[in-house]
Amino acid sequence: MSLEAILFDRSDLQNVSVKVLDQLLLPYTTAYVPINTIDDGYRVIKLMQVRGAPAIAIVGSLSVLSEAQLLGNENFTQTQTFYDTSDFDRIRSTLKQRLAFLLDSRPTAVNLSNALSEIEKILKNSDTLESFRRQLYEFVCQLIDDDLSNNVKMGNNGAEFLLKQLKSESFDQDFAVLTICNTGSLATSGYGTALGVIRSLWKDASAQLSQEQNSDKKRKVDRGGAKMTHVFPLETRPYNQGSRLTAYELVHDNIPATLIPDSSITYRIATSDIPIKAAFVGADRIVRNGDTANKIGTYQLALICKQFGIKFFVTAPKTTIDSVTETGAGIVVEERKADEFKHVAGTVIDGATGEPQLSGDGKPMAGKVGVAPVGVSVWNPAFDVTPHELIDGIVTEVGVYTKDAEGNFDLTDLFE
Ligand SMILES: CSC[C@H]1O[C@H](OP(=O)(O)O)[C@H](O)[C@@H]1O
Repeated sequence: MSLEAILFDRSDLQNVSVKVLDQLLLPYTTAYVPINTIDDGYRVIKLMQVRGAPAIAIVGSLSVLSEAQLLGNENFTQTQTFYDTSDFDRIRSTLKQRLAFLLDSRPTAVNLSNALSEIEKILKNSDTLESFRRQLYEFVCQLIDDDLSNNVKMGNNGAEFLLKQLKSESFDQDFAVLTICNTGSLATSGYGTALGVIRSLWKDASAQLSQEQNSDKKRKVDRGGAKMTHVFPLETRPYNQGSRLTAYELVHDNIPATLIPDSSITYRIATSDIPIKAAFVGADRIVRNGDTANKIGTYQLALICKQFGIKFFVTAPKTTIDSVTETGAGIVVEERKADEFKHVAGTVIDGATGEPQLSGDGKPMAGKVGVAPVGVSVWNPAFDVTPHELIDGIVTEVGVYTKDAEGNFDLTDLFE
């Protein structure tokens, strides 16, 4: 099992290497895909072999670095026809076009757009290919390192905020949380956003559990506070990020979880033996008023949480903030191909053993099954937009933002 979505060998600035985990093959097959050009970056992002707003930005940026490295390679420059390598101005002009091409791979997640805007500034301020490559290398290393450190800060901020709120309500029992899609290590440079909060909550619960177990049985155990002891991840049709990716991460981390169908949320909350006290979701784009684009199904999860009085938190780093767009009405929501909905992609399972069927090379066999008539039309938006009115808090690496008495978020200090 590998939770490393991106393998970036940065040991030699002049010879970096990039590979991404092919998430279409998870959870049964671990296979990495090399990234040598912007075309490679575009392809793996478009096909969703790599996905998740922060990971998309990182892989997109790494694909630019890899292509710039190729431009410094005589064998490549002599055989390719795309670039006029006679001078850096001509390279710069073509690279600008290539950045615009890459941006189009997944238009809703703002992280890629924010990262490519920074790369365009570096390109503009570089006089030579070598200086561009060095500055780009430093930018991408910082992007990756900041993402990881910010995810841990965000996770701890979200966990601390919820536990403090529950304590203020004198709630000190075990509880469960809901989450949708995949917002963990497979969507970022590690630890995750919403799943990072879940990791931090579980770390707190584990510490309390071991304290209770190791305490002197005779002494009255000072019962700790509330503990998150269960997670309900939604399967997240039609791409199944929840069942294929989030469940995979939770099993990997030994965090107690029960995977549930998207359509069962209301009934799960209504019948759960363990109180469900919060939902933590990720984001692909948070606009100025707090309206948030996230995986399709998030909006209805927020509505259901409101109905049951369950706290609903969006969790995202500053790199997911769109400081230009005023409201959710301005967000372009990507629609995916109909076949991604009418076919279910996965690993072929032997009905008798429940194990993956192996192909000739001994690897689990990938396959697709059709679940809708060829002739039916479908609507397959990749995201929806949750109004800020349904969001109780926005968890970031800076802190947790809540609404004022008028019900408005003030996210000004998140606008770069
Ligand atoms: C921290 S990932 C943010 C966001 O990205 C996912 O979308 P996709 O799997 O289509 O790239 C999902 O909306 C996550 O919440």
